Amino acid sequence: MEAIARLAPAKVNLFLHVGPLEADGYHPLASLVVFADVGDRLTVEAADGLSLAVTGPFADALQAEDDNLVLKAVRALGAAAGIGEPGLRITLDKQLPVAAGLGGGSSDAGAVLKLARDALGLPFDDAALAEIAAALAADGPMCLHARAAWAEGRGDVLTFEAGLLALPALLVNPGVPSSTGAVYRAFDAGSPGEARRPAPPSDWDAASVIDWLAIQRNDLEAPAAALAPAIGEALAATADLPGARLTRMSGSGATVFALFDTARAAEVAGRALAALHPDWWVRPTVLR
Ligand SMILES: C[C@@](CO)(OP(=O)(O)O)[C@H](O)COP(=O)(O)OP(=O)(O)OC[C@H]1O[C@@H](n2ccc(N)nc2=O)[C@H](O)[C@@H]1O
Ligand SMILES: Nc1ncnc2c1ncn2[C@@H]1O[C@H](COP(=O)(O)OP(=O)(O)O)[C@@H](O)[C@H]1O
Repeated sequence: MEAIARLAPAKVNLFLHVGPLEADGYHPLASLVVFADVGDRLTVEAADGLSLAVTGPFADALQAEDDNLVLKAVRALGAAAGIGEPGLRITLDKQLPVAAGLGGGSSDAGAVLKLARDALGLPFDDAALAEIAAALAADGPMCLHARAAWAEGRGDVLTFEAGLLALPALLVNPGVPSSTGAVYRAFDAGSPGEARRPAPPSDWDAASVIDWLAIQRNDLEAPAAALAPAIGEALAATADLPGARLTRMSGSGATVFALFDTARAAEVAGRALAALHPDWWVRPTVLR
């Protein structure tokens, strides 16, 4: 069998409204999630045993191989299919920063579940794979589907959104990891509001979406920035870029994004920011 490959795209929360901690240890949330055209790259081919090789600029940021969500996902698929540990040689080209609010680990898991299904010829549709992904992380199902969606519940109750048009954007990570658990605990120390899904924008053209997003928020932005001041620096530097129409943190950080009117404006701004902050991860992209 030939090796097969997939992009594991970065996830961005255009807004993130978080409610108070519930008895199950999770927070209810309301979010509109979209996906970038940048991400990790997963490659899979049939082999005698199961193996994972990690390459790329952020390979060193990942700890023990056995903790990798890629292996956890493939083992869970093998168990669900009743075939034991699948024989697959997997390569993860880690292009996304780790613990960055981009859902990288869950997106890797989603991509490898689809690749392993196809390589092994297993009769699982995406909904069945999403159930496996849900057991790995709250954002597992959204990253498995990797399509624009309203997310509610713990982030696992999805309503796909077909109206959204492509949004030119810049992704900026200031090089500090942000622990999701620690950010939610810092959020708990404040006074939580409500995780309410807002009425959608009057129109899905970029200008209406940006105006509507300006009155939404990411409730994890302040607690995350209190833990990692570099997030505030990234927000300020990105908001200062010519053409940046809206700047916000994604997920539990530390990555922030800015929306632009055109892909060209995002690219020009990205070059300017990379020159000012050569140690930051800066990527122009299109969110959809
Ligand atoms: C903040 C978000 C927004 O999309 O994205 P990321 O920053 O991770 O990309 C998600 O809620 C992150 O979900 P995910 O990263 O899957 O979380 P998990 O691994 O399942 O949980 C890590 C920890 O985060 C907390 N957690 C997670 C989800 C949620 N709705 N409420 C929570 O309180 C719990 O303390 C949990 O133990
Ligand atoms: N393939 C993977 N890619 C990224 N992180 C992974 C992976 N496997 C396990 N992890 C662990 O998952 C945690 C969350 O990482 P990540 O998914 O990048 O961030 P976030 O949840 O902020 O979007 C990290 O602590 C990391 O060690």
